[in-house]
Amino acid sequence: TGTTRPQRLLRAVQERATRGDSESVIAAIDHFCRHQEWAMNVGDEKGFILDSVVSEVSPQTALELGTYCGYSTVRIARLLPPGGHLITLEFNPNYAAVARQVIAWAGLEDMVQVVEGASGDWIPHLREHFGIESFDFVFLDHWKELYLPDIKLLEECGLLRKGTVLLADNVVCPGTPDYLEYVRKSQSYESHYFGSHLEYTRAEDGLEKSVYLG
Ligand SMILES: O=C(NCCNC(=O)c1cc(-c2ccc(F)cc2)cc(O)c1O)c1cc(O)ncn1
Ligand SMILES: [Mg+2]
Repeated sequence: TGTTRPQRLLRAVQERATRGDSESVIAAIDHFCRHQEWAMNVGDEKGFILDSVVSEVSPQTALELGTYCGYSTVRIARLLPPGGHLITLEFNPNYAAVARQVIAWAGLEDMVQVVEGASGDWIPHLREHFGIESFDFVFLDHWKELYLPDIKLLEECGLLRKGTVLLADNVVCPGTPDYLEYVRKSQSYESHYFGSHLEYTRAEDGLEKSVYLG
């Protein structure tokens, strides 16, 4: 019994961050992961790259695959333009429960919808369920072997449009070789690799930004 790591991360947020202050929530999680317990958030170094891509796209509609504790959810949502909305899919109900509370502590619950379930089950229903025409931005951070099948599903469901920006975490560590090969070889994508490091470590990792060309 006892607490789980996501629950201890949430407690660190509630003890260290100021309600409604998303920057303090991000800082509290980074502090917890650097000084207490490592956790698989995108982290501050790759998070800075995520911020720059989100700011550049300024998405009205954004999708995140893999919420975990909501760290990247908060990083994305705090940068959305007025009217912007983020849907985040999480398979693990315990992660989703913690993420909802982290997102609420940051005061961003009005811009974010946490959806529980398997990404492959939900993607075909996003249009009818949420009235989404297509996504301006997609952040991939869930199970690494699902990146490729899920973007193929997004294509098939017509949820990508000319110019949709995909940003994928962990393309080096743990690695997503089949996804990387696909987006780098496909005529339908223009891809660029941003080298960085695995969150809170010196191990190599990076983000792949891929623009869908239709
Ligand atoms: O594991 C589930 N999701 C996280 C996906 N994300 C990752 O696996 C991930 C892993 C790592 C990582 C890197 C090095 C290492 F030594 C250990 C882990 C880093 C990251 O930045 C990630 O994003 C999961 C479980 C479950 O029960 N249900 C639904 N999802
Ligand atoms: Mg990750």
